Amino acid sequence: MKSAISSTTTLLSSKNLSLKLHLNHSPFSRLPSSLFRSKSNTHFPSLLLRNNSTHNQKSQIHTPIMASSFMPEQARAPPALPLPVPPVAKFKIGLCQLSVTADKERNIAHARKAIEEAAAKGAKLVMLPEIWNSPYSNDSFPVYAEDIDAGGEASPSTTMLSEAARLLKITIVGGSIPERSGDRLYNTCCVFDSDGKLKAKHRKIHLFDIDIPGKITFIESKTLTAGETPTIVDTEVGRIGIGICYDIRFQELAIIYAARGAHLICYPGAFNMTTGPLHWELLQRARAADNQLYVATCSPARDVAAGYVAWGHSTLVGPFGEVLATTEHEEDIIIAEIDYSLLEVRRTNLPLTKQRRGDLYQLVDVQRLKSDS
Ligand SMILES: NC(=O)CC(=O)C(=O)O
Repeated sequence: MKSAISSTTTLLSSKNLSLKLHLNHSPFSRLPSSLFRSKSNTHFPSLLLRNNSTHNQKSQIHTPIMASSFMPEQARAPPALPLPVPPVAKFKIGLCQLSVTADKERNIAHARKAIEEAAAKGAKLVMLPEIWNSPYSNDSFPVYAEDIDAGGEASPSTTMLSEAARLLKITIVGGSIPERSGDRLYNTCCVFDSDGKLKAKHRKIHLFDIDIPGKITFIESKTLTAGETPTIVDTEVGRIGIGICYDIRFQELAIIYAARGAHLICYPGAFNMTTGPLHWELLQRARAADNQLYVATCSPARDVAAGYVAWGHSTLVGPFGEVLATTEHEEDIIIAEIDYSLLEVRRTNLPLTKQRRGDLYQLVDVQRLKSDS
């Protein structure tokens, strides 16, 4: 609003340290000043400016740091790990938005072709959609489920992924397939290294049980069991956190991945025609912007004749929350560049990690806390 008049007052300055306060003469300035007081009862005690000998006095651009009473490192318990140096600075990711049919053999052959095409276009990391070898339905999950741990003929879908990764020398985030383990079924994503080895297996942690009357009702827990652990994996293209579809709605999972040093979070997902238009892009951009990392999603292509109609719109989002590449709802292969140097740039531009209020809130990574103790 134009009525707010802004002025800058130098409260303290010396050669190496200065403190500037922007005063807003707006209706808010009439709020009781006690609201802005810290425990020590002095005004704005935390707006210390970094002692910066290269500071350009004219530019009036300062890098604020928080006083230790804000305890930013304690906002994550255990404290966040530093971002690891990624094994590659830049690479291409391929997102294969596949059509899925009731013919499992066709789905596997079709996925293989798409992976080969993405690799031929230079992708070093290829990702598939959620439930790409089977229709997305509770009736289909038990029929199409594979015993991933047994491998070989018991799991033709993951056998293909392993072979493709090895022959093409790429990393594959293998979307998800229904997995059978004993008498349980899971919605499971496998990650393969360029030597074809299974690096990680993520079982969807948050099951998609929703009921929006007249629009969509889906109860995954009728057939599936929820996974028990977050999954983060070091690959040849960086540290990747994995979530499957509904997992993207739980920001705590993304925060945990960021605190464990993820460069990228991959979410194979199949949003639908009710939630997709409103939430799909919003959630991806929120996870990326809040955590200052890359987010990639991969959906099945839309089939309006299917029992569950997928939204499509596979997307890559950068660490500023910007959509870098996306598509519509038809079959497509997105090839887009990931540049990890932007992680540092964005985290320097917006130093959120140093500005958290560990004195006011804390997110506990229960698994890490247990393993540390
Ligand atoms: N299919 C899902 O798991 C999630 C989804 O469609 C939604 O959250 O909406």
